[in-house]
This record gives sequence, structure tokens and C-alpha cells, in this order.
Amino acid sequence: MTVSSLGYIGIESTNLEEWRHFATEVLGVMVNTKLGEDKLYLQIDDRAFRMVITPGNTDRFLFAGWELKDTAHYNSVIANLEAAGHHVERCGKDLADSRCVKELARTLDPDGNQLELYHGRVNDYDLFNSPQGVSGFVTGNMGMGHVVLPTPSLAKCHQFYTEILGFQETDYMDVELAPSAPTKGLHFLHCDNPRHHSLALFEIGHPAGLIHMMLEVKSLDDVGYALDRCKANSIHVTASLGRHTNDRMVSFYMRSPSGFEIEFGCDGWQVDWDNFVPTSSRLQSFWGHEFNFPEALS
Ligand SMILES: Cc1ccc(O)c(O)c1CC[C@@H]1C(=O)CC[C@]2(C)C(=O)CC[C@@H]12
Ligand SMILES: [Fe+2]
Repeated sequence: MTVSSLGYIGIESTNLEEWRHFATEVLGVMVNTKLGEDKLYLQIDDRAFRMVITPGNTDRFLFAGWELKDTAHYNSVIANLEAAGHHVERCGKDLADSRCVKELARTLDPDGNQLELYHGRVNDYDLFNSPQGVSGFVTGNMGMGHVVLPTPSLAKCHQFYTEILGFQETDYMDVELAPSAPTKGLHFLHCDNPRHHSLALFEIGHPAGLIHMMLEVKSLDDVGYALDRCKANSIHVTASLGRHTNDRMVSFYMRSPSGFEIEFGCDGWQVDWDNFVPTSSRLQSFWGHEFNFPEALS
């Protein structure tokens, strides 16, 4: 019993208008107003939303929403969590309705990262039409992309996501943030779909609550045009175009209005897990991906 895919993410923002501009002008995604206008719902495929941005007093990542296949998977994962002593809040019908799902629960991982679990998505088959001509996002059963969570308690969080939620090992990297400083661990994990990783855990804290999230588009031109839109809208490009070794994604990273990065890429590896063996490496990219964080990571 395990998670199927990354369904959606939640963000809190002090400036919804800045996010609206960034989403439509830079990311090229749609604002969907059918669920109301108190929150900003961003649409990237035929689902009503894949990102929900709540107005508030802080700029931070709020939660990852993980999709379960059916009631049995949902109940089994919740039972695992409770058996391991984790408090699980079963959310009411109103919150479930607002996420367009049948049942919704939420909990925290050992480092306090919030997650939502749900099953029974209500599908309205909304049409996606990018305001910037993005040819499409690679989603469907593969989920919305991936998130990299800050997990200073790397071993505990790794155990939480693998042993309790059923994520599986993809691979592992030792990351050298500064020469001669101890390396930081980075676990890449997959769930029940071909995306190389839907979740990564990085042994570091982050003030915005998220290291980065990744959106995958259908073509290299979609990536190139997005780079041009960053320049045109003065969005900081945190890492230049490059190709990662492990998931073979061609991508770049930009700074979002919430202080975490967004990776924008194409050509990711869709893995046949029956013929896959996890590895580890220190090499992050074949070429490119020169990082230039606006502030130092530590
Ligand atoms: C190495 C790697 C493989 C596949 C990915 O999708 C991916 O995002 C990465 C890079 C992850 C990682 C990060 O996001 C935070 C900053 C990091 C630690 C670096 O400083 C280099 C690698 C980066
Ligand atoms: Fe990534």
C-alpha cells in the first residue's frame, strides 16, 4: 500500500497578486476561479488545481498533497501512521470539497513538514490552455511534478516516508555545499508511478519550508521560452540550464515569490521500476545547472 502520486501543493503568500502575475506571466499556468477567489488556484492540466495559494502573514510552503489510489490504500496508510504514533487529523467535508476529493487527512513528518493524504478525486475535466503558449505539462498518473523537502532529521524522515507511507528508494546523493564542510544527504524517492522521484529529502533546513518543486513541460522549447519569460519579468534564475544525471531532466531553477525555487524542466526519465536498481552518486548533472542562490544555503 503506497502513495500513487503528488497531487497538489499548498502555499501561503503575503502577496497573492505577485503570485498571480508570476503564475500567468512566468510559469504560463492558468488561474482557475471556479473554486472561489479567496485563494489562488493554479491549474496546469485537466484538474481544477495543482497549486493552492492561501493569503496570509507569511511566505512559505504549507503542504504536499499525496494521492492514494482508493479507500483501501488511504485507510492502510492512515493505520500505519497511527500505529507508529503519529497524530492524523481527519479533515471534514468542507475542506475535502475544497480540495475536490472524497476524503482528506493531514499529518506532519518528523521535521514538521505538513502533508495531506486523500483519495477519491472529483474530476471535472477542466480544459487547460496556457496563457503563455506552454504546449503542456507532463502530469496525469505521474502527478504534478516533485517536491524536495527540508529534512534536517534525514534518517527519521526517510524512515517515515518509506516505512510508513510506502515510498520506494530511487537513489541517493552526497551533496557538498561547501568545500571541506561535511556533505549533506539527499534521498530521491518514488511512489506508484514512473516519475523518477516525486519526493526528495535534503538534510538541511529552509526558511520557506521547501527546497524546490519541479514542474515538467512537454518540450525543450517550453523550457527555453520560460527562461526568456524569467528574464523579461526580472525573475532570479537560481540555476542555469542543465541536465541532471539521475532523472536525466533538462531543467533550470527560478526563485518563486515564496522564497523557494521552482525547477522547470523537460525530458525526465520515466522509469520501469521492475527493471531498476537504486544507486548513489555525487554527480548532480552531466552539464550545466550552475547554482547561484540569492542567499547562502547552510
Ligand atoms: C541533483 C538533482 C537531481 C534531480 C533533481 O530533480 C534535482 O532537483 C537535483 C538537485 C537538488 C538540489 C537542490 O535542489 C538544492 C540545492 C542543491 C543541493 C545543490 O546545491 C545542488 C543540488 C541541489
Ligand atoms: Fe528537482
